[in-house]
Amino acid sequence: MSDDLKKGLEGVLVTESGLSVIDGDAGELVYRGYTIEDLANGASYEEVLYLLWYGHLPDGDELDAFASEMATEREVDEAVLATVRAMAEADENPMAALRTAVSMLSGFDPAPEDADPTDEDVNLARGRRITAKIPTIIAAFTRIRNGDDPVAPREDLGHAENFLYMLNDEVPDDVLADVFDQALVLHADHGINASTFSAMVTASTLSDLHSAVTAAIGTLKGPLHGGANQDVMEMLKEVDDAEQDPLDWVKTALDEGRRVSGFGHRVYNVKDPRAKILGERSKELGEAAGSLKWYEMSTTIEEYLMDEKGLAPNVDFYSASTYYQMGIPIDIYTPIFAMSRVGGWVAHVVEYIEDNRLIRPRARYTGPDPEETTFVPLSER
Ligand SMILES: CC(=O)SCCNC(=O)CCNC(=O)[C@H](O)C(C)(C)COP(=O)(O)OP(=O)(O)OC[C@H]1O[C@@H](n2cnc3c(N)ncnc32)[C@H](O)[C@@H]1OP(=O)(O)O
Ligand SMILES: O=C([O-])CC(=O)C(=O)O
Repeated sequence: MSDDLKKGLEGVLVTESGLSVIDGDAGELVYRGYTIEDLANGASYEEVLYLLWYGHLPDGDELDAFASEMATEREVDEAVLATVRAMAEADENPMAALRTAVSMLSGFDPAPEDADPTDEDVNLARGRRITAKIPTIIAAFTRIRNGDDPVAPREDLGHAENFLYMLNDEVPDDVLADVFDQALVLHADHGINASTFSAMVTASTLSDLHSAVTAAIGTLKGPLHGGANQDVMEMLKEVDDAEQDPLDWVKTALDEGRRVSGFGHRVYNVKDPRAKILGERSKELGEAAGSLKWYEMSTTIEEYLMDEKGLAPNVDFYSASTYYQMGIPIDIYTPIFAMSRVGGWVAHVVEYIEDNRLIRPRARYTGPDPEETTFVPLSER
């Protein structure tokens, strides 16, 4: 047994996976052999889900069958909707609300509660239902919070398009639907990131898929992981509201020992390829709206942090200004990340569980020596 300590499990191989691979020095990301650029430009989120879950890109018939099956599963049970309503009215944090609602979905899932947790068909069907319902939960929560009624899902719209429709009660134009679909493709999987690992740890105890996804949502919520996209936009807004030079904000943050959200990465040593693509979308949306304010503020910060600190942007940096310019409320950026990443969570659970081994690392003990520690009964303490 090695006594090497790898804090944060940095660089530790915990499994084999055929799902995605990252070249952190070259800034490359591949899902099942396909580059992220090819998938982002050529495949829909539904195609990418199919690729991750079934191992190959679907042909037309396979895609139609898969996408329409998923579209019929978008409605959520009235009881779940009532809980979403209660949480919206209590002004719950959107990620906490999503975590609670997804956990509750298990009570209404048609697969038997005692289904074999290693059964691939059961897990993929459950995963498909969870993935189909998450957008309905997020959109309903957001609308109820604003005093609006939820909008029922439509089966004739794609996954990305239907979400924007449910959010705004308006079918999005092709540009918005395409940008959003591309963002979902870009966020779908990313190796053994923290939330995926969390899902795997839960599944490795032979718990159920709803528990694994619920755990993963809780993990994605943190500001060092998915929560960073919201923080990025809050930073940009704070700078803009104060009519501040963005570099002053960044310098102060660094001087005070704070991290700049959207920068740095455990695996990438260069710019995240997803940030490159989302940066282009952010720029295009700015051009279409006649103002490059958010894009230029972002590139100014990017250049400074690269020159001064060698820090490059990650996916969360440019998704922020992209979503903002699409009119999406800032505090649902992380739920939107979950709405996409659920595909990766399900894929990794299904892959890992096929040859399951309980995940259970250990710690180097630094507590008191039992030789020097004498138990004293409560009455004598
Ligand atoms: C989808 C995603 O999850 S992408 C990541 C989203 N998270 C963020 O954007 C939050 C900001 N970034 C960070 O906190 C980190 O870069 C992480 C958590 C993503 C990666 O962390 P780690 O791999 O543990 O890197 P680590 O913390 O060792 O950082 C290495 C050095 O870079 C510095 N650094 C890393 N990121 C940043 C940052 N965003 N701002 C300022 N300094 C940073 C660290 O202070 C550290 O410097 P030091 O060696 O002088 O102490
Ligand atoms: O891989 C990571 O550690 C974080 C990340 O970029 C992601 O999950 O998309």
